[in-house]
Amino acid sequence: MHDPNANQPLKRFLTPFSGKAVQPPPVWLMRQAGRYLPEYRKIRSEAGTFLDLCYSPKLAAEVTLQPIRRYGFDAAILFSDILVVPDALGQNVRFAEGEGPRLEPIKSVDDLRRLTLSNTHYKFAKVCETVALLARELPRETALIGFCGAPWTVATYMAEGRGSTDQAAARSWAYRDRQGFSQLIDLLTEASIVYLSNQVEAGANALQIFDSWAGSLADDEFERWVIAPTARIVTEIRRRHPKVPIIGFPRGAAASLQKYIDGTNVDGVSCDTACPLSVMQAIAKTGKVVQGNLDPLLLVAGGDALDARAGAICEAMAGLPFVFNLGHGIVPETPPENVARLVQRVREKGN
Ligand SMILES: Cc1c2[nH]c(c1CCC(=O)O)Cc1[nH]c(c(CCC(=O)O)c1C)Cc1[nH]c(c(CCC(=O)O)c1C)Cc1[nH]c(c(C)c1CCC(=O)O)C2
Repeated sequence: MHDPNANQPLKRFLTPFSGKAVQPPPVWLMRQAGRYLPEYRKIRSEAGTFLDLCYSPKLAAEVTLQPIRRYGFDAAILFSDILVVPDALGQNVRFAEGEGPRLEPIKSVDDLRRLTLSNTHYKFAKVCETVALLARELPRETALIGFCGAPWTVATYMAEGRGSTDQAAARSWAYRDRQGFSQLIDLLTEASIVYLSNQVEAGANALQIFDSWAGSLADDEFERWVIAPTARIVTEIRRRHPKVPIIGFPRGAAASLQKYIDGTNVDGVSCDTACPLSVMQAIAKTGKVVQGNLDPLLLVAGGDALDARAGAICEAMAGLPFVFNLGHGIVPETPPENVARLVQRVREKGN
């Protein structure tokens, strides 16, 4: 007999990607696994270094599942990091306790010789073991999101050797030596295609490309280093895996968002906190999925202000293809009970 629901995806997170709104909207939060959770801190303290945790499939799967058990999010995001790619390529990467990432900087084409795509196999395979474990262990209704950093954002950490406020090392290299910097971007683009394809083959249902520093570029540079490599990744992944939705997160680039969507052909975008709701509505009305933009610091503050803004976002996006999320990652100071309150609010208000 004909089943009218036969084509309905079982995972609510995936429904907006077929152009349909879901009420209440699916919800997950960037950095939903992390230091704000005591059960994460426990495993983190037993795992060795942060990268050891990323390459330990059982532990990485466990910390991915922790926020799903607590809050029943509609999607889980693979526990890993965008800096796994430079690490796997052969750059020296470490996470200094309380200070963030430290890398041996790559400053010129000469330094690029230290990196090769053939190095990546073993470490990418470890991450994909985590994906495969999760595909087995997650509830059937929970989607699994794989991810990578966009080439531009990853290159900023590789060139600077650490996080920075202005991405000066990468921006300067790109002006000084376009050819050489292109080689770095091309290498990252190729590595990201392999890495994301492997994640889909291991069981990821959707992908997100994090371009956290997209907002620091002049518009011609934005086209060259953000749009062009992302477009190539999207084209290649879609050729291999046409059904897997790809979300882009060009943080800080609200003014160029439509250009980003047109140029990359992503299925959806994640919007940061500064992106106006009117811009999010306009994009969602074109049928692209929009995700975001609640301020992570409002999730720290909690209370009525949190309820009011979460409600306003849900109202503005009602009837449109929308996924509830933050404008950036959860910060470690976040009280876990505020996350529970938010999820409850979205599920009531969005109904
Ligand atoms: C720029 C960036 C990085 N990593 C990531 C980005 C893009 C998103 C963004 O803009 O935040 C992405 C990321 N990092 C992590 C995830 C896992 C999945 C999830 O979101 O739950 C994801 C998707 C875990 C992590 N990645 C990191 C932690 C904390 C480290 C720890 O537990 O010791 C976690 C849980 C470390 C990390 N990793 C990175 C930095 C700058 C830091 C240090 C800052 C910090 O400590 O919060 C690079």
